[in-house]
This record gives sequence, structure tokens and C-alpha cells, in this order.
Amino acid sequence: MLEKNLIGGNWVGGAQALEIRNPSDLSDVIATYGLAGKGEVEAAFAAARKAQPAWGRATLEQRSLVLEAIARGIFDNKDRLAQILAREGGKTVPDALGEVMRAGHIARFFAGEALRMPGEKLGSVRPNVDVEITRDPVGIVGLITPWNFPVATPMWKIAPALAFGNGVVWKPSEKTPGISVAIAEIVAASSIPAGVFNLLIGAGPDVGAAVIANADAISFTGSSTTGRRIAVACAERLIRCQMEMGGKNPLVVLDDADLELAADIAVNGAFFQQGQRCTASSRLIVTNGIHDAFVKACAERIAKLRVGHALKADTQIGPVIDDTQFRKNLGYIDIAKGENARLATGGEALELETKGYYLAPTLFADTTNAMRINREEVFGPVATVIRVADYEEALAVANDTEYGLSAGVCTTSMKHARHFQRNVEAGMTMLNLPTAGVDYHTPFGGRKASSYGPREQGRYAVEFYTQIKTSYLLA
Ligand SMILES: NC(=O)C1=CN([C@@H]2O[C@H](COP(=O)(O)OP(=O)(O)OC[C@H]3O[C@@H](n4cnc5c(N)ncnc54)[C@H](OP(=O)(O)O)[C@@H]3O)[C@@H](O)[C@H]2O)C=CC1
Ligand SMILES: O=C(O)CCC(=O)C(=O)O
Repeated sequence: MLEKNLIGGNWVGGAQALEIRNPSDLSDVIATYGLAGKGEVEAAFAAARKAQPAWGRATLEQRSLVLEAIARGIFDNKDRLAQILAREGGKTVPDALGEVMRAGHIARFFAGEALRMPGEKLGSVRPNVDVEITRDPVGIVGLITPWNFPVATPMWKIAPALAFGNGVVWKPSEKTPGISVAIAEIVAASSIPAGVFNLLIGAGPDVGAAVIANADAISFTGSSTTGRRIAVACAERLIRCQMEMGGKNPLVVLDDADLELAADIAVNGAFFQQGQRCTASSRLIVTNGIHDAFVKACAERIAKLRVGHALKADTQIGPVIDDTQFRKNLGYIDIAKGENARLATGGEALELETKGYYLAPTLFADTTNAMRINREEVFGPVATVIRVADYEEALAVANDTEYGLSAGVCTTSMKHARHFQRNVEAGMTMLNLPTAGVDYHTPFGGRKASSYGPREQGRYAVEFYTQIKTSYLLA
């Protein structure tokens, strides 16, 4: 059993064994981990509390250099990390490599941000008084992260947390411990003082809950159900929280769209990375004039997608992460069929050379926005088409959802593009681009049930990871 929890600079084990298998090949047992329990959580927070004050007082350059070393460690190990991620998480190697590179760029970006700690000097309404606005670290930040982007998502929390002087206790999803340990090894090798950064491999309901009970702030990415529960627990403790949750992201395709481009964008946004993206285009909202040609063009492209073992060179769509997601996706396919959605393509589990969690990318047409398949997050390679009469109806349908993460429009009309950008109820909008796939230096997040709390990423991250102090000084 591997001893892979990082506490106070030491690698330690845990009592309960967790066996991880390759979702592309269930006969491939990757490793067995010793899961952390409440004792390890307490030890991690004790270590972080001891180490954080000095880290919070470290020079900006010291912190920047640590971030730079983390970035270098990620770039230097990119191929090894991509292989681990592909084997454990079912991502194709190019997708895995893309994610690893993104994490490296995020760490490098925050090496710069560490040097640009913002502050402000204001005049006072009183004579001979100066006012300074400065920022302090929040303290010990608990990071709870999911399995679908197990490198980039943690890094867009770890990097700003460290850059702005916080201690970190990170609880990744227990579905992807191997890649989490590999990232933690790189952080630990960066000359970061022992105890500032800690990793706990453990289950959400016990270790995650214990992290929430001990942290000064929580940054979470995952489902809206879990996010809601965590936000309530944080409110009870009066600690700040930042929640990135689900999506039911609309891609609107208008009559004047470039058909080939729109179909490419839809297939990319809906099915790549098995649709396991909070930004996935799960609702394709298409106006009458282009509808039939669009559905045909998408179905042709989807039928040609190569589903297979994530480590095989020509695979475009890998397996879904585990048995729970596999069954959940199949369950939603049954629900859609039961709602009389028309199966345009896919709709079944696939048996390939190796036994894994393979699903045929699935497109339903003739759906309505009231159907469950269009209201609940599936989080798999399943998308729907909703036919609408015109742009106005398309926008209304796009906004008729409890979520508001990402929203796209395919059109050649500047008028509609600008109107959509201004009026769609989403945190991120895309014009003639997939709803998924974002830059690493810009704010990431949504509205409604998709996000809660300050934005992540880019220079906006400083809002969550620092607290403001206003100082009055008699001159
Ligand atoms: N929008 C997004 O980015 C994501 C959305 N999802 C959605 O969530 C569904 C379920 O996936 P799942 O992995 O279970 O997502 P969860 O939201 O349950 O898990 C996300 C993270 O929260 C942890 N966690 C779970 N329960 C608790 C808790 N009570 N207290 C503290 N931490 C907790 C998990 O730990 P652990 O995994 O170890 O239990 C994981 O680290 C998917 O089908 C999908 O719809 C999932 C992942 C990302
Ligand atoms: O679309 C992206 O690039 C990011 C998606 C994401 O962060 C997520 O699915 O959790």
C-alpha cells in the first residue's frame, strides 16, 4: 500500500486501502493507496498552521521563485504526467498533455502575480491622515477538487493560494490519486517550506468534511449538489468559500452560421474529453432553417469519432472515469429515450479490445428544454438538439436553466452575436468557439447554480486568496 499523503513535508500512509484501476482497461491495477482519515487531517492542519505565518511573511520573490520552480517541474515532467493522467483518468494523451501544459502555464502566471501583489494608497477625509489598503493571506485554504481536470483545476487553486502567502491542505478526488501525488511531488521538490503545502488522499464525505471543519477558506470544484452542501457548512463556520459547479451549457446555432464550423464546434464542445467538462455543450439549440443539415453534419462527425483506450495514439474519445459515471450516463440515455427524444446516433455501451467504461458518443434530436435530459447535468458524452424558431426563442431557451457557466453562439451576424454576449445569463460566452476550452490567465466562473463566491483564475484570483486591511496613519 502506497504512503502518499503529504503532511508537514513527510509522506505518510493511511489505514484504509483504495485500489485504482485504469478505466480504459479494468484488468490494469494501477496502485493501492492508504487513505487518510481524520487523524491525518488534523496533522495536516497542525503542520500548515505552524508553517504558514513565515510563508505569509516571505518576500514576494521567495514565493515567486517557488511558483516558478513548480512550473518548471511540471514542464520538465510533462510527458510522464500526461501518461499518468491518461492511464488513471481516461484522457487521451494529447488532451492529458494539454491539461498538464495548462497547469504549468498557470503556475508560471502566478509566479508573476506573486510579484504584483496589489495595494492602494488613498487620501483621507481627515487632515494629516494617510490611508493604505493592503492585502494579507487568508490563512490555511482547503482545496477540494474533482477528477475531470485533476491537474489544471487544482493548479488554478494551489498556485494563487501559495503566491499570496496561504498554507494549503489539498483534498483531490479519490478517483485520481496518482496524478495528484505526482503534482504534490513536484510542489514538494520546489523548495517550498515543509508544511505550507499538504496533500490528503481521502474520501469526500469524511476527509473533505474534516477539511471544511478546519480550514480558514474553501475553494471547491465539483457537482452543484456537493457544492451547495459545502457552501452551507462554510457559512455555518463563517469562512469564505468559492464554488465552481455544474453546467448545462447551451450552444446556439443560427441559420446564418457556417454549417461546417458549427458542427465542428458542437462536436468538440459536447464530446471531447468524453463530455466530462463543466463547460461541455450539452444543449445544442438550433434554428429551423439550419436544423436538419446541422443534425446530419453532427451525426456524421460523431459516427467517425474513434472511441478507444486512452493511451492508444489514434484515440479521440476515451472511457468515462468509472462505473458510477458509466451507469449514470446510461441511465440518462434511458431517461431521454423514455422522454421520446429521438436518438440521432450512439446511445450504447461499447465493447472494445480491453474491458473499460466505453460509451458511444450520443446525440438526441427532437428534444424539448423541459425534458430531464435538458435540465440535469449528465457529465458524459451525451448531448441534445433543441429546435427553435428564431434567435429570440434560442436566447430564451439558452437562459431557461438553473445553470449559467458557459454559453456559445454560432452566427455570422454581428447584431445577434453582440446581443447574445450581452443578454445570455452565463459567466463565459463564446462566439464561433466551443463552450469548453478556456485560457489560463482570464477569470473562470459562472452565474446561478454554476458558481458561488469570487472568481477563479487570472488577476481576479487575488480577491479570494487575500483579505483586505485598511490602515489609517497620522502623518
Ligand atoms: N462541474 C464540475 O466541474 C464537475 C461536476 N461533477 C458532477 O458531479 C457528479 C458527481 O461526481 P463526483 O466526483 O461525485 O463529484 P463531487 O462534487 O461529489 O466531488 C467533487 C469533490 O468533492 C469531494 N466531496 C464529495 N462529497 C463531499 C463532502 N460531503 N464534503 C466534502 N467534499 C466532498 C469529492 O471527493 P471524492 O471524490 O474523494 O469523494 C471530490 O474531491 C458528476 O456526475 C458530475 O455531474 C463532477 C466533477 C466535476
Ligand atoms: O473548459 C475548460 O477548459 C475547463 C473545464 C473545467 O474546468 C471543468 O470541466 O471543470
